[in-house]
Amino acid sequence: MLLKFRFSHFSTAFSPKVHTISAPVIKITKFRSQMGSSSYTTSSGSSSKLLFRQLFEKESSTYTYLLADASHPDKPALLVDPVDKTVDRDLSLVKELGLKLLYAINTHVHADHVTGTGLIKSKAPGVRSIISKASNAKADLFVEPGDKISFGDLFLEVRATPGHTLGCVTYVTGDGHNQPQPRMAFTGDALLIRGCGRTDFQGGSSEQLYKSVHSQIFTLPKDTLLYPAHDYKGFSVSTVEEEMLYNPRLTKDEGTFKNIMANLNLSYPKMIDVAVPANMDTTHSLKERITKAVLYWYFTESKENMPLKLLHAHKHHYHPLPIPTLCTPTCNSLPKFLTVKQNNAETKLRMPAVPPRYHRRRSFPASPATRRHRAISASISPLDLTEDNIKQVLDDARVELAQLFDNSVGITGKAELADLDGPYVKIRLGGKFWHERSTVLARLGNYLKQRIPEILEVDIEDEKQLDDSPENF
Ligand SMILES: N[C@@H](CCC(=O)N[C@@H](CSS)C(=O)NCC(=O)O)C(=O)O
Repeated sequence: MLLKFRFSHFSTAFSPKVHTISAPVIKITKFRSQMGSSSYTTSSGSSSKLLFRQLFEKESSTYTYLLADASHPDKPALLVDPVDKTVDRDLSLVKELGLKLLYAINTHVHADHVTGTGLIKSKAPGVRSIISKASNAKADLFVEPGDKISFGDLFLEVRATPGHTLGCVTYVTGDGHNQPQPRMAFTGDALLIRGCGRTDFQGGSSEQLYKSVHSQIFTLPKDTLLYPAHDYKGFSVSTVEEEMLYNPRLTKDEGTFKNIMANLNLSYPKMIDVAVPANMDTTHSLKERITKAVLYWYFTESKENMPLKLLHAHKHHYHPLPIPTLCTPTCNSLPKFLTVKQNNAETKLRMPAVPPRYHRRRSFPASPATRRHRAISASISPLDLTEDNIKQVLDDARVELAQLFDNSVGITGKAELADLDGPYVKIRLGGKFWHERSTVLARLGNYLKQRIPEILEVDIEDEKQLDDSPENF
């Protein structure tokens, strides 16, 4: 096979590769086409240069792919199917290569490992997670068939390849003179080398998978390089031509294929009970979600609002298995460990350090008004962390925390959302308050965190706004 780009090999067991072609790129813009599908694109240069790495996570035999436009001054990059356990390795590589990571992309809701996209977002703010709209998972950006995800002058085209799961997609490098030749397809679990993804859970369908592979992958040019999300046999890359000739499942007629798939007799992935609910949210790490859930439980002190319930809120609607149960901590202080039970096996998760101020607040007995307010809040379902929900909760606060805003005595105080950065919220205070502004901020902070458990910190936009002097009224 003739490749137009340079290959260089690392001395690792799974030989990551570098492909290089040439081209400069300019600025990233996002637009929606008239068809209603979204495109994340850049303006075009004259020639492009792809930097490519194939990386491996050995416990789940998962491949992660790093792609970047090496010609652009910013070297914009994306990661396909990162794993939480290898996020530090991947981010170090991004740093060492001087890349600007834009997107962390999933081909689907994985069942055998926890995606690294949430963890990447917490370690590299500004990176946006992407998954297909059909997956029903939570992400920063959603893609649909035909969408393009651009990084510099290069792009990936989105093809729907359901069958392993309902929302599976294959990302294919662009078709054009500035794009890598041969093309490259990141097939997720739809097509594995000399195999394919199983179809026995998560909305899987062997009929659908057969159609997906034949119509969306086998119709690509024969020399298209195929990069799957897993390999269990030591393969790293294949081509459309090879799989059309030698794939032991997909070269058969549809009836035989369905029969093969119905008789695979594979055991369920060990991590499925943790991975599927966790991967339904590609924007937060599992640790972040459990921490916030426990903090929420701890501060509302309500048996009805245990972490277990919050994990349930993210349950995949067609996931047929029981999701993990959390052993509720019974001690009076925050637990150092949480035990997650799955299939009778217990996993101990170390809780991240909790900021000391949480402990401090906890030691003050709540006033009757606060207790009443907590009871009201606890009976309301927790909200997702979005700008609109924060604005809604700030509006609700005017009613529920009425004494802070009582305008019958000429109190004109206003609290607005100033900024939202991941789990960190900044509030703008203006006008005259009945209480000290530091008290207003603390009370609003508590209220926001109770209603939106994913919020980690609420702070003031500008320290000057905490000054109670008349100039601020
Ligand atoms: N033993 C592994 C899971 C292996 C497995 O089921 N792999 C999936 C992709 S990850 S959900 C699959 O589709 N395999 C197809 C095949 O033919 O092997 C574990 O316990 O995690």
